[in-house]
Amino acid sequence: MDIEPTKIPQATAKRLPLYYRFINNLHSKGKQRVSSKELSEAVKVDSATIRRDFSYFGALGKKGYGYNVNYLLNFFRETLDQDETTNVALIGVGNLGTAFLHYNFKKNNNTKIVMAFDSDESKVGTNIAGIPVYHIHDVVEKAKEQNVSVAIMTVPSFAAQGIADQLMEAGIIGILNFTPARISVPNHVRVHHIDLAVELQSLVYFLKHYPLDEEEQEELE
Ligand SMILES: NC(=O)c1ccc[n+]([C@@H]2O[C@H](COP(=O)([O-])OP(=O)(O)OC[C@H]3O[C@@H](n4cnc5c(N)ncnc54)[C@H](O)[C@@H]3O)[C@@H](O)[C@H]2O)c1
Repeated sequence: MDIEPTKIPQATAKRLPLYYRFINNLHSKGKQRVSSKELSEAVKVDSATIRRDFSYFGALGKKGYGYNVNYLLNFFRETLDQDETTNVALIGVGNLGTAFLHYNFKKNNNTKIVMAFDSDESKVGTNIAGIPVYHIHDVVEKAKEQNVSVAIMTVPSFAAQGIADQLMEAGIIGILNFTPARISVPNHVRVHHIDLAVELQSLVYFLKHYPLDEEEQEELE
């Protein structure tokens, strides 16, 4: 494919896994083509945005035909490097962390939680949904051993920075941070912060100040 992934705007790139998951499902059902309306309904992104995003992928939908599923799938696989599994470690096997261990990410793409860590001795040495729980003291050694490059942080916020420092030592380059703490990391490390309270507040704000007009609603429905 002749399109460099780096040429895709970040906002579009963020939607790639969403598209990929849906297109992959269509492909496994034997579907050959998909319309932007169908996509829009499934991934909850308006169809104008989808058309613009897909033009970056070199996929031009044809009227009355839609998009070619095979083309898109190949593009997404290549761009997302889906043939290569990314090993992920989960830090903090509490309420949220345990739920993630039970959720099988592998169903959707090639990221896999291969190990978990906690400081609570009663959790260390257990196995949750087939994933071993180690002591946080061993994070550097274990993560290096299995080539883990990404970590999900579901620890109390007071522990976040200390753990981030250990993760750097372990060679982690991506952190999905569910704690409310802002963490400092070197420039080469990417942190994505997921704050459910902020997301919820933002939804309520948008509902209040930017009610969807009927046309938009129709596109989203
Ligand atoms: N539960 C939710 O719905 C929710 C939602 C959004 C964000 N969060 C955030 O996610 C984080 C986890 O929430 P939770 O409800 O799962 O908390 P929790 O108290 O149930 O779990 C935290 C886990 O981290 C472990 N831990 C503590 N210090 C550690 C350390 N230094 N090293 C390794 N493990 C350590 C604890 O033993 C525990 O198992 C919090 O920062 C919380 O604010 C939680």
